[in-house]
Amino acid sequence: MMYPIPVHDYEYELNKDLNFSAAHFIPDKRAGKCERVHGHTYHVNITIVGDTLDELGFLVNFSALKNLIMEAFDHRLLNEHEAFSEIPPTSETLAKVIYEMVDKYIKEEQENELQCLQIILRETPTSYVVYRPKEKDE
Ligand SMILES: Nc1nc2c(c(=O)[nH]1)N=C([C@H](O)[C@H](O)COP(=O)(O)OP(=O)(O)OP(=O)(O)O)CN2
Ligand SMILES: [Zn+2]
Repeated sequence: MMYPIPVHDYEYELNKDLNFSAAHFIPDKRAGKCERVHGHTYHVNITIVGDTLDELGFLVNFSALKNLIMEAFDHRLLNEHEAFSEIPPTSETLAKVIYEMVDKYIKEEQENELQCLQIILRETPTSYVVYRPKEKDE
């Protein structure tokens, strides 16, 4: 599945697609039917870039990224996850939470300089969100 990718000049660009099944609800009458607990098969695309590979020849192991997200969200009620104790689990907030998890992982577990450029989060066949972090001032 091809997605819009931001322009960059890194030597390597890694994309990991994964999907997980989870339930959620948006605790607000204005959300209509989505105020009721319901489920989705969420499709995620993670884009990571870098100029140097690790000692295995990876930017980062695809399966490490998959395990990180599956462990946190697969077959769970998203509203119970600590990341959503103050905010509702919408496509937008979930995309940002996944970015923050990936960003933390690549900074703490990988020694090669990596950057997560974007997360795409598809909640239904007709709706998806792209989350791109703002450039951090060095
Ligand atoms: N901006 C957002 N709007 C909505 C979100 C969201 O996360 N961000 N979420 C929902 C519900 O979770 C709903 O289950 C998914 O919405 P939607 O794509 O509208 O669902 P449908 O499949 O019914 O949409 P169709 O237009 O019929 O394909 C609602 N809004
Ligand atoms: Zn929903």
